[in-house]
Amino acid sequence: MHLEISNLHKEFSTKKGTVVALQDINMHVERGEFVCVVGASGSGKSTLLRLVAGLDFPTSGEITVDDAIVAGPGEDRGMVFQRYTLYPWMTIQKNVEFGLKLLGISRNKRREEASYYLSIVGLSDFAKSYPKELSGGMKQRVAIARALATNPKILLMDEPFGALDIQTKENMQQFLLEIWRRTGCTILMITHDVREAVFLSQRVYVLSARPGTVKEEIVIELPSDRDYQIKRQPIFHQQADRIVDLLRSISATV
Ligand SMILES: Nc1ncnc2c1ncn2[C@@H]1O[C@H](COP(=O)(O)OP(=O)(O)OP(=O)(O)O)[C@@H](O)[C@H]1O
Repeated sequence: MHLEISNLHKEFSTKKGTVVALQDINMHVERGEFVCVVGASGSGKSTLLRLVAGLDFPTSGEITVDDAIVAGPGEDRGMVFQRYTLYPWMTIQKNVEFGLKLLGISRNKRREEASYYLSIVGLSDFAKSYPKELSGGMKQRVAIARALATNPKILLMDEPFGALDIQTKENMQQFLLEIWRRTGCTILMITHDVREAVFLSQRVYVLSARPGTVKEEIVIELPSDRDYQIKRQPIFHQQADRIVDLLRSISATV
């Protein structure tokens, strides 16, 4: 898997004129990597992810997944949004099976795959429950299972833990890191939470705002088998502070 974003430019026409949301963005994500994009509000993070997902189109520039140009949504990219997007009228099992059904996968295979991914996210006992019976963190675990079940080349996550309380959020970060290690999946995630980005990823792209451009690409120098204890280590704080300082210096110049 190789995701390449080249010279990406995105403008929106509004009543007040043209808004340049993204300008000259160049990024890449390699197979098995966990990459985060951080930036202040309005730096174009959601726009960027929507473009990679194929939910919107660039004004100019190109996005490719394994050399194929992104021209719309596709099964090669799985999405997890901040807002819970489960179908309330379907059981958890059926929610996870849904994407597989769209792909024309047989009923038995669907059941098998959905059960496997529900076990991976620790929710086998809730297969017959409905979304309203689950907590916010559990719903996001189902959303992750649903996205993984279709075996995408890359998982695109838009502030997936943004609506959760701090404790649940920390648990979910640890959980996601374990899933990433266990499944070897590739993840591109956007967040405005610098500590979250440092904890989870191997590389971080820092975006500046108005227009959104890549200010810096930072390699996170933490062991890949890190767990939440690392958040207490000076090395963790050094890396997070570096990004916070960078964001501060960017916001001081706009
Ligand atoms: N559909 C749209 N029409 C017009 N302007 C838009 C549209 N979508 C985004 N924008 C503008 O593009 C810029 C980037 O927005 P975007 O939502 O991608 O930023 P963000 O970094 O995700 O922000 P936040 O962290 O607040 O969600 C903003 O100035 C926003 O107003």
